[in-house]
Amino acid sequence: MEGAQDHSIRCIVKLGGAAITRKHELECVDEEKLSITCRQLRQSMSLNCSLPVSMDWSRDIEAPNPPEPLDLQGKNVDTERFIIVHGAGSFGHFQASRSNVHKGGLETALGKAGFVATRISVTRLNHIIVRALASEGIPAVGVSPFCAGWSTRSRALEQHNVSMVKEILDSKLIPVLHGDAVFDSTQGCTILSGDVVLRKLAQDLKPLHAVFLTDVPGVYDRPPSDKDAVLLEEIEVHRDGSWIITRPGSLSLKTGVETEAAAHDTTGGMATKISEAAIIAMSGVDVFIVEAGTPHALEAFRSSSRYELSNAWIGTIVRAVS
Ligand SMILES: Nc1ncnc2c1ncn2[C@@H]1O[C@H](COP(=O)(O)OP(=O)(O)OP(=O)(O)O)[C@@H](O)[C@H]1O
Ligand SMILES: C=C(C)CCOP(=O)(O)O
Repeated sequence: MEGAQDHSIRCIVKLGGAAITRKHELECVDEEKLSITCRQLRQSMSLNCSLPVSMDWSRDIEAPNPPEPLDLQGKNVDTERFIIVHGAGSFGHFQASRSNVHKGGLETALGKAGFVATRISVTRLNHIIVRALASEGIPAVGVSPFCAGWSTRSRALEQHNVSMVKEILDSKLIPVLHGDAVFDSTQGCTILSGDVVLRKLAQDLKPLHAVFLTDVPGVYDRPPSDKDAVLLEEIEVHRDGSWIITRPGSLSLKTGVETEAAAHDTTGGMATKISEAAIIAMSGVDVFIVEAGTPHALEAFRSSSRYELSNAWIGTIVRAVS
């Protein structure tokens, strides 16, 4: 039943496009960040301590002979229930912004081509991420929101398919969704951010916590390129959706932050992340925004509530008023 309290889901993680790709270089994966992140996810969700069993039996350009399926007798490949969502980074945003897919235009040749090119690019990244997770022994399966029937109305989420994600989890597999180009009932098409997909899943499935991985240590009071930017340690969200900074004390009670996004970012960058994180927190789920590939990311995966984080943890906590 959708909307039910289901604490058997440990965590929903967003692999930010800025974290796992080089966002300013067309279709370029940050291999090192992706590999560390997949290893940290395996360490956090694995229910057994033995070495990982690769589930990627595909042929590779570097290793042309596909690996032999291993003898899996007696091996445990079960994991805790995690959901993974990823952003597009340098896969998808370039194509979408060149043709304004986020603003519609599916009836024009450029709009149609942009929609197709965006989906080719972002589903390519999904394939790369699913393979990287599978080679760590995580039973990952790709789920494209467009194909699963997710759509918007005036760019706000209208249709979703949370039940399909539940079914995948019930089969002890790990769903890997992503931001996508989708149909929009008023403007034809748009870009649905992975941040919004994560928010909807968190609202309906109520994981113990949610983690946004990105390429900076957390949310700052202004773009981190400004040398005076201060990292926000904790944001408190009120019942009406308004929020205030509670830590550090020097910024306490301040209610806004300055953000900026790359010119080709079609989904609003850090500003979207903060507002979606606030909605998740309002539904009672703690949100941690943290830098990918760091020990703080691993700690965030493993800590089901903010009380489990150590004093040395670096990142931003977004939580409901207590
Ligand atoms: N106030 C701010 N605090 C933190 N980061 C900020 C702020 N303003 C701008 N940024 C920028 O936001 C970027 C991260 O947001 P972005 O939406 O690109 O992340 P992502 O979710 O990892 O990527 P994607 O949307 O492709 O999935 C950082 O690179 C940072 O420079
Ligand atoms: C550009 C596309 C296809 C998806 C954007 O998702 P996001 O990077 O999570 O905002």
